[in-house]
Amino acid sequence: MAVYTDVSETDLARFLADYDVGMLLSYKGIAEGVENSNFLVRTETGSFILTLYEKRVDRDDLPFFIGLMEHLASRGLSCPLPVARTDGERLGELAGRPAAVFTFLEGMWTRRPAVAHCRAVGAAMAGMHAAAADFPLRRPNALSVGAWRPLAEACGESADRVEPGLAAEIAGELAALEANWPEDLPGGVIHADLFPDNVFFLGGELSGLIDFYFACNDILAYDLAIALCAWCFEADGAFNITKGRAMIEGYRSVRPLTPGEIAALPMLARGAAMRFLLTRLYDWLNTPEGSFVTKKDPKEYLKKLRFHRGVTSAADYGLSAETETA
Ligand SMILES: Nc1ncnc2c1ncn2[C@@H]1O[C@H](COP(=O)(O)OP(=O)(O)O)[C@@H](O)[C@H]1O
Ligand SMILES: N[C@@H](CCOP(=O)(O)O)C(=O)O
Repeated sequence: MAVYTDVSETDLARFLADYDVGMLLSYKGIAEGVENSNFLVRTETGSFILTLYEKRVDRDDLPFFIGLMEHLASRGLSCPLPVARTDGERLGELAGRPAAVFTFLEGMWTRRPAVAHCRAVGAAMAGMHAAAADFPLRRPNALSVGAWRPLAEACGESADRVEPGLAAEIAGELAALEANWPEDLPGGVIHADLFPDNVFFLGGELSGLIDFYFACNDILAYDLAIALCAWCFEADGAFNITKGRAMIEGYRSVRPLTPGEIAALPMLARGAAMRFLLTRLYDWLNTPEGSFVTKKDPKEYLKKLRFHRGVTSAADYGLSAETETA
């Protein structure tokens, strides 16, 4: 679930009076999501998403996230568009939280990604990278390689409660990642959480991207590595090379990968698996039992990490030899 903060009808109607959206007709909390409280709001003029930003989102980052969505939408990328208040502001305050209203994006996320979905996501991601190229704000990635050791230390030996030997395995992996993390690869604004639940499809076509609340400046190919992790493994833990190939081809149909990016893909994918292993592990160990949030399984990413550790070249993700050198 993700409704951490209750909103009364009176407060919401008063909040919406600052927007040119007509009278409030109905609203309900949205169960999905992890970070913020989201509500589906219907007014006389249509449907909107109301987001209340919760504790884990730094208020200072909100202009970056909201500005980015506005920038991407202005470049033709399909994503929620922040609705301006009548005074021109995009951010307000509701129930003691920073709050914003977004256009409603039609479509649904796919629970069973197929090859065609992976290709479409690759292309949409590269389109996002291109569209964000002239976005003027910057936000360093707070969850990049430098953040992993403190997260691992915060989990400590308790990691072994999830799997015996995990703390030592993480320590070894961290040392390898810190020593080999690529530098000087093309950078830009990345989504950084382009999982299936953040991509909508409608009638088989990709209808838009949501949830830009991890977006940041980092290595562009790291975004692709994250998506390879999130989309291209099967339920039994096996990597589906056909999906990997489709995603990479989709990406390259919009933005070519440099030889350096291709060579670095296995290390970037190890890092991506480590990043989600650590955040899931931290949440697993620190979210109180009985809390409303559904904890995500860290072991899923441990298995993915082990797979990537065994990868020697991007050919294992589906890049054929001739395209690798092209
Ligand atoms: N603009 C939008 N249009 C339609 N549905 C949306 C929109 N934004 C969010 N949602 C719905 O709210 C859910 C949670 O949104 P998300 O941004 O992923 O939350 P969180 O930041 O808490 O993870 C999504 O899975 C989707 O169902
Ligand atoms: N995608 C992350 C968790 C972040 O959840 P979201 O609802 O904000 O996309 C994971 O799977 O660990």
